[in-house]
Amino acid sequence: MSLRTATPRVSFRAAPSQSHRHVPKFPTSRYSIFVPRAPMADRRCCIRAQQSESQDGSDKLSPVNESEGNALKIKEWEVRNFQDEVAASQGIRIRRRPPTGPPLHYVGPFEFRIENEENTPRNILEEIIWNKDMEVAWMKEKRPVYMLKKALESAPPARDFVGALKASNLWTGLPGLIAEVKKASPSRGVLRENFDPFECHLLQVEIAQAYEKGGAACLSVLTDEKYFQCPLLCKEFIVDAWQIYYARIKGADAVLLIAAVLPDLDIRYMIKICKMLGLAALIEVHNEMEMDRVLGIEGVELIGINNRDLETFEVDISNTKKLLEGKRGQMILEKDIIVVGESGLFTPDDIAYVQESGVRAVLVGESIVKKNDPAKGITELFGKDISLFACGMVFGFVMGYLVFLTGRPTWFMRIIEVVMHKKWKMLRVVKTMS
Ligand SMILES: O=C(O)c1ccccc1NCC(=O)[C@H](O)[C@H](O)COP(=O)(O)O
Repeated sequence: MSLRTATPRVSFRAAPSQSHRHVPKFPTSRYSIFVPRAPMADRRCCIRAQQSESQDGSDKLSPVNESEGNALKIKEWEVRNFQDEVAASQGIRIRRRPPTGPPLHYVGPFEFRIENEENTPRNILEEIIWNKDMEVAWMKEKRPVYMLKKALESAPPARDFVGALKASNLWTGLPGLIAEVKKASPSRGVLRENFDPFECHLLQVEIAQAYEKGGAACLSVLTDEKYFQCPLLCKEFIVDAWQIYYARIKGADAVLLIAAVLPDLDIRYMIKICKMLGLAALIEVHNEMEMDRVLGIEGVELIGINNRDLETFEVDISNTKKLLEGKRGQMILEKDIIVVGESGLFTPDDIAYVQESGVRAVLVGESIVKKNDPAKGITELFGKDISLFACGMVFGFVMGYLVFLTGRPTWFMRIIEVVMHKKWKMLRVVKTMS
């Protein structure tokens, strides 16, 4: 593999001890991100396990002697450099791992671009991704993908995430709501007090039930092991396909893929895995370049426009409008992609603004999770009651009034039958497509 050195060249400096080079030197997260610190022995093992994963998905750990081990580390390091270059060429600024020096005993005839880059994350998203990389390596080793594939057999079928958003949009005439359950966020700190780790599940269930009652079409949960009625988005920082299998066996119906983190090839590959597992993939973009990349990928059904810049935390809801104007908006219509407006939505005016820009769903956290009564929070956010109960009441009232006016109840029964039949058929088509 050829190494193109785009950044300043420095000559190779013998790297210090192994343990220094593999443990990223960045502060432990300040933002309650779970960071299991895998012991070094585990990390070394992990390299072998990944390299020797066989076609049938079972990991066979073969004995690796010292020189084979070094050769593997060199290959891994070269591949990582190459991946970084591909990502950079797609405008991705987030580095998936801290830059490391070449492995010990490296004797290649190259010059290197390393060692002059600081090994500290440049922003919060990068910090989260570096943590995630270690966390996943550690979890993957504890529970390799072949175990997850086995567990899939007993997982309940995935619910139709996209269908639920479409149905809610159709039913209420407003963007379908993905209501987010979260205790805190890096930019806003603690949002919900009393989210005690021991009581956490209970409170999450309570909030989720209130969201459902308030008319949410889907739920978004950071990392949860509980099952709810609404289709569930696993809001995670996905850096490895392993996490998609894991999300499915934990009951997720959709996963988030962030274009600022994942190069096109990863997104393509992960969408395929999602389809195979019956999951919806919400692909998140923040700027024009990311939107253009994602629009060039086959099979994208759901695009989330994040109004929050995850590197700076700046929130600007006009970002949604900007990315849906002109050719991009046209293409989205032609491809029948559902756009989700994400972050910074607090009032009925905000909802109307993003809806007029072209979104058919919204993802909302802070403004509803902070409320004592989250169901009421949803009504305040939309400026009206969007719960199924309220919509059903309006529908029933209109039908009753028409029956009263015409005196022909059977006509209306027939209309309801046809409508229900059509809707059921539409949901089935959506399900088959996904
Ligand atoms: O919200 C953050 O501070 C954050 C920081 C780093 C990565 C992701 C982050 N948030 C994820 C989200 O996109 C929001 O949770 C989601 O869109 C809901 O936003 P909001 O309604 O503003 O709570």
